[in-house]
Amino acid sequence: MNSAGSALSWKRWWRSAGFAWAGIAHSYRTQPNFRIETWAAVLALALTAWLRAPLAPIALACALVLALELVNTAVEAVVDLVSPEPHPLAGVAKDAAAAAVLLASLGAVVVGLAVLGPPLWAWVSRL
Ligand SMILES: Nc1ncnc2c1ncn2[C@@H]1O[C@H](COP(=O)(O)OP(=O)(O)OP(=O)(O)O)[C@@H](O)[C@H]1O
Repeated sequence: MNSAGSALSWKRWWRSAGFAWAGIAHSYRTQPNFRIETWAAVLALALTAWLRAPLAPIALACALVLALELVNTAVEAVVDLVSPEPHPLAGVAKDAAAAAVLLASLGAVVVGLAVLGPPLWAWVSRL
């Protein structure tokens, strides 16, 4: 690829990143659950660093929950747009998207307990 072409794809990448950031900022502003999950992730990552526990499973679990909450927000927005009146299929779409977040959150709690539980317990035992 020539330099003009690569400059253009960087510009496109930055533009897409800007749209993605707008999606994150909108969810953070409008979705209380997304705010709670964001701060829970910050806490889990800080605890992971402090305990020197493995970062990858915690980072992956946090990313999965936050990503699915963003998808849930997207599903809610599309459903409200195309089906402002109650419809059984609209309900199915919203319920399934919410269930995906719930399932990921339960998995993240299990991962958190399995990875952070033993070093946290060892630290508490030393007190
Ligand atoms: N257009 C609709 N048709 C049928 N059922 C709906 C519709 N909109 C919402 N529901 C039902 O109400 C539930 C709650 O919907 P709502 O849009 O309030 O989402 P929520 O989970 O409260 O999201 P949030 O609080 O993040 O906005 C849905 O899970 C679904 O069961």
